[in-house]
Amino acid sequence: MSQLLKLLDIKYPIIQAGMAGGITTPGLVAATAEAGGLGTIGAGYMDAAALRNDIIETRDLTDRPFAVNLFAADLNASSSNVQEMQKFLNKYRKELGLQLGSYTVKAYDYLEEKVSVILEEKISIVSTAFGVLPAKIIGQLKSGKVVLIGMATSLDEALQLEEAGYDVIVAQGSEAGGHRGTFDVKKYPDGCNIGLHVLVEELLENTRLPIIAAGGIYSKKQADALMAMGASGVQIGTRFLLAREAGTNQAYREALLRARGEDTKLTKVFSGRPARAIRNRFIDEVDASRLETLPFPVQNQMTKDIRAAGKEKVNADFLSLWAGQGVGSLNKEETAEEIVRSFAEG
Ligand SMILES: Cc1cc2nc3c(=O)[nH]c(=O)nc-3n(C[C@H](O)[C@H](O)[C@H](O)COP(=O)(O)O)c2cc1C
Repeated sequence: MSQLLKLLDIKYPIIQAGMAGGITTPGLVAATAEAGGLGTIGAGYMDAAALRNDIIETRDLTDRPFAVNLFAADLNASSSNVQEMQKFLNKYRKELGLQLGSYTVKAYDYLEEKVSVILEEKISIVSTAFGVLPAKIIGQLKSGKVVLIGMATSLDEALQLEEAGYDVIVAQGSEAGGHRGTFDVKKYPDGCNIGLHVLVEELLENTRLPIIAAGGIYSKKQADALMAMGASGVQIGTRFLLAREAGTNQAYREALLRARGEDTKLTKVFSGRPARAIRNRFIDEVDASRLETLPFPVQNQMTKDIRAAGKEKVNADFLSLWAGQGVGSLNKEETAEEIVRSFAEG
């Protein structure tokens, strides 16, 4: 554990997960860092200018180090077979008063530009999801003395990260909220779904790097148990969604407070990649239609206007309510400092 604290220059081994999509505001990242944890900017969907802006705003609020989270995946997938899904989604567009079929192909992949920003702004920690960064980029980040944290959902993925030169591994258990970090979703269409304790034990036995446990962790009791097993730290996503500083919208907050642990399920209906979310009308109806979802990020782009309308109309029926299995134990909004302190001090 102390090796991890030294490597990341933090007081407590509590990592606020990088959560793409407007959740990780500069206020959240800075408050987590100020409280002694590691705040993370979820930059997966950002372009370079947006990332630079968030880094500058976060630095205005804290002198402590913080991380930037990137997607190490091919984000340029396209699909020619969109008509059937488009027709199905149009019935929601009609209901929500949206323009029909407004889907356009857009690449999110600004990886090289974002890495330039990270190096220029002297960010000291980068975490990644969905794969291993290209060797050239790993070389650039290493030359800039950046600590690399990679997320794994299996031993094979952890070994790939270790071999590529990553410094720390996040073991993402099947309990985790949001997308499965699984690298090869063609081979594992529902993602690798190994329970957190089994995965942590397997990685501790077979890799040399510090392991951070992630997935369904809500209390100090759980964090302490994982650290007693040998984990060096914990990464928390869902509990930070109810942090007052987070960008979580109102309908999402209400759904998190209402949900029980058994209400989450793995779904591809929002983005085309398996992710754990609170069940809602959209998930149930797309599932019932038996339509094949399109590959990430095509499905993600196709549902974007519908999710945005859900947010605007404060209607959780149409939102991707990413959440981990322990969501049922959340019953209040807190500050990021209170969250970090509850893990550090009980
Ligand atoms: C809303 C949400 C968005 C997420 N986005 C990302 C992301 O952009 N990058 C990433 O590495 N992990 C992301 N995750 C997964 C987290 O890294 C972590 O594995 C997960 O939150 C841990 O489980 P918990 O939510 O039960 O605490 C996200 C999780 C949530 C809940």
